[in-house]
Amino acid sequence: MSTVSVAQMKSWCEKIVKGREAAPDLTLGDYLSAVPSLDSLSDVPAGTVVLVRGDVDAKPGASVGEGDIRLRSMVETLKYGIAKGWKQVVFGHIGREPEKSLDKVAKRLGELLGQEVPLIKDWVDTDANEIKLAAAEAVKAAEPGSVVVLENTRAYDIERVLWKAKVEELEALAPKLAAFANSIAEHLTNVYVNEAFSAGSLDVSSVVVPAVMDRVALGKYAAGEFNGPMQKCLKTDLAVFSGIKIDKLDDMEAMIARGTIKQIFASGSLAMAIRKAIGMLDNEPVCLGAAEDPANSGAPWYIPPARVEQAKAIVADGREKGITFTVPVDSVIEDGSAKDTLTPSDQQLDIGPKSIEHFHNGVGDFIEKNASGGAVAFHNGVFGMFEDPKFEAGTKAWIPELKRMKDAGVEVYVGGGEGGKALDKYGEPDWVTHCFTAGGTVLNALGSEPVPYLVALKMAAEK
Ligand SMILES: Nc1ncnc2c1ncn2[C@@H]1O[C@H](COP(=O)(O)OP(=O)(O)OP(=O)(O)O)[C@@H](O)[C@H]1O
Ligand SMILES: O=C(O)[C@H](O)COP(=O)(O)O
Repeated sequence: MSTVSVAQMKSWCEKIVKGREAAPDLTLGDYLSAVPSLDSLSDVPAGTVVLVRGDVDAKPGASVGEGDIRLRSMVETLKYGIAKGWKQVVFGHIGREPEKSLDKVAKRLGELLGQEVPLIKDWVDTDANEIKLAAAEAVKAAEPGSVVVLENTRAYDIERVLWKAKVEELEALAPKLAAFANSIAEHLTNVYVNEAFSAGSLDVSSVVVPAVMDRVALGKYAAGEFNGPMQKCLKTDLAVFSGIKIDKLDDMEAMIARGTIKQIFASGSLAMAIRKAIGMLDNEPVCLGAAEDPANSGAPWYIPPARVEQAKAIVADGREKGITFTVPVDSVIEDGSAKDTLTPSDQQLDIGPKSIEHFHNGVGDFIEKNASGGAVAFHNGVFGMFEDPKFEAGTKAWIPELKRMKDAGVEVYVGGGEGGKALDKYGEPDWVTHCFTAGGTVLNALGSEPVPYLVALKMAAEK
């Protein structure tokens, strides 16, 4: 059995926390070729306990097929393990709140696998940060070919300690993390599979536990997504960035640097930075309203001056490369009215009718120039606060544009998360070529930072 020392754990976590700084030159392909496939575990004998970091952040509805797409994504891998006679222990998070339970997830997994999937509720001793022996005994007692689920990893503080950790804090965290990982290796197993495509946060179950595993592998679904549709998106011609998270500009920059993008559509709140930048470059000043008032610097929709500067550099560089930028030309504000020009107190919550038409024309232009050549379009995010009917019009009008592109011969890919929810709400699955089950992971894979769990799996494989 492997164990990890406190010093080794500290150094491991440093590499995880520093993310891309640690290996700025590596591409997604470098990670994928370093991470073993599930088939590499074919010699693992029946009866072995195998830990599966699962994509269990799901809301199963009344019947199979409802709200369980992420659970269905795990079935091939779990059936492989069942056929091998492994005792598979699925663990992972649901939502962000510690109180959430995986009880419905375990039940639905049971329905999908055609066998009972028990949930082990209480499995971490939070004083020692170790596996509870009763939980480990329950796993050991399970029959070969069984699947059990451990309760929500985020029920325990240890799962979340790296989320916001600074490198200076790792010295203090390393002993706890080493104790936790070593107790998993000692009492559960040292064989680990990651089949949690969407789990892109610095969760300990995704990025720390592999430090103490002797054998690791990427699950069949996750590997298929990275090696299939993601490869198409790496060569996208049109990238649509929308939503509220302004750090998506970093991903836009990285995607442009890859050299295939011809057109960028930016919408939603984050497009305000690009809109302002274009105004500055073209000497047509644009007011962003409340989004540029430093009094709102704590709001998720605040656009800091540094992001406008970044947007200016992106647009200037993009124009030199011949990339066209399509951005909103009007906004819907708090009272539901549309305005071409914001006043300093207005908050943008959706794009207006003129912008809807502008994006419609932009799609027409893209189709005319590209569709015959089998072009690729990638869409991320939403165009406004679409959960509120007052601010849904932009997103609702956009989703059919995805269908229009696909019908014209464009391959259309949608990053999951909110963009996927909007496709669900306003469209049909076959309106696009492929919709990912993850938002953040897809942007990481395509954008500026590596996927944290791929970093961890690569390090584990190379130990
Ligand atoms: N003006 C706005 N424009 C866009 N989204 C907004 C706006 N105001 C609030 N939001 C909210 O922000 C969320 C979308 O943000 P964003 O797309 O960045 O999230 P996300 O979870 O990262 O999605 P994805 O996973 O698709 O990237 C939605 O809940 C949306 O309602
Ligand atoms: O819903 C998701 O995108 C995944 O479960 C990741 O969730 P997180 O952003 O809370 O880590």
